[in-house]
Amino acid sequence: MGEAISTSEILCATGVDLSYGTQLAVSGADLSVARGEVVAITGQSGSGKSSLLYALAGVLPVARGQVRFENRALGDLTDDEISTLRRERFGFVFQYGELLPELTIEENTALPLRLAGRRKKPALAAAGQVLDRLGLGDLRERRPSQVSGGQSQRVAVARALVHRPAVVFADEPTGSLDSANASAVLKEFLSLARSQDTAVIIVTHDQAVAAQADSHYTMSDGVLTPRRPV
Ligand SMILES: Nc1ncnc2c1ncn2[C@@H]1O[C@H](COP(=O)(O)OP(=O)(O)OP(=O)(O)O)[C@@H](O)[C@H]1O
Repeated sequence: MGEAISTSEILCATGVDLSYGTQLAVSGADLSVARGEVVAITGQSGSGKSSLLYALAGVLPVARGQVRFENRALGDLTDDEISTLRRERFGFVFQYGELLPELTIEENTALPLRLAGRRKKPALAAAGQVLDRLGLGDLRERRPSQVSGGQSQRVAVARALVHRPAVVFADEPTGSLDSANASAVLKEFLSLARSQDTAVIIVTHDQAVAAQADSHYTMSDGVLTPRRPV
């Protein structure tokens, strides 16, 4: 018998509209993401990519349509349930890492585990393991101001994945790096995510980033179109 191909859907958007006041930023977006799938969304500046990401992550409410995570509509969850979901099942990476300057690299990385209630020692131990995996073990005790831009982004990746989330939302995760560094960080990011079956939704301007994804969508004037569905 052939090996079954997993089609397990983890996140799904149907007919999603998102607006700021009267301005429609996302219009009728349909998207289905499988467990462990890497999805890239490209498109010009202002086309609505970040807005879609915020809608998918439950950060902004949708005006129409629905986002479902593990088959539960985000719109049916209470604020507390959404916060818990974002903290425990989702991870986030932004363009500039957004590390907390007063915490060490190890403490920054352990943050999602601490916020989920894990005690300090095991949380730091788990953070250390992920940092080691990304070749950052020696930087544990440093502060964000004492590491390079590429190292900072790797730490942001470590922090986004340390609690083994179901989905990581990444908004231009390598946008602040030169192309060699961007491609190295992206490779490490996706390899770690794939090894723990975490789905990744990456918003990017960079076609080289999109080329590494399992599926690719483009956004234009708020409209999402599949380029290379799975
Ligand atoms: N907080 C906001 N209030 C009002 N309008 C907004 C807000 N955020 C974004 N917009 C508008 O919504 C549209 C989509 O913006 P969005 O940031 O989602 O695009 P983007 O594709 O992510 O752009 P970029 O690649 O430049 O980050 C744009 O016209 C933008 O001006």
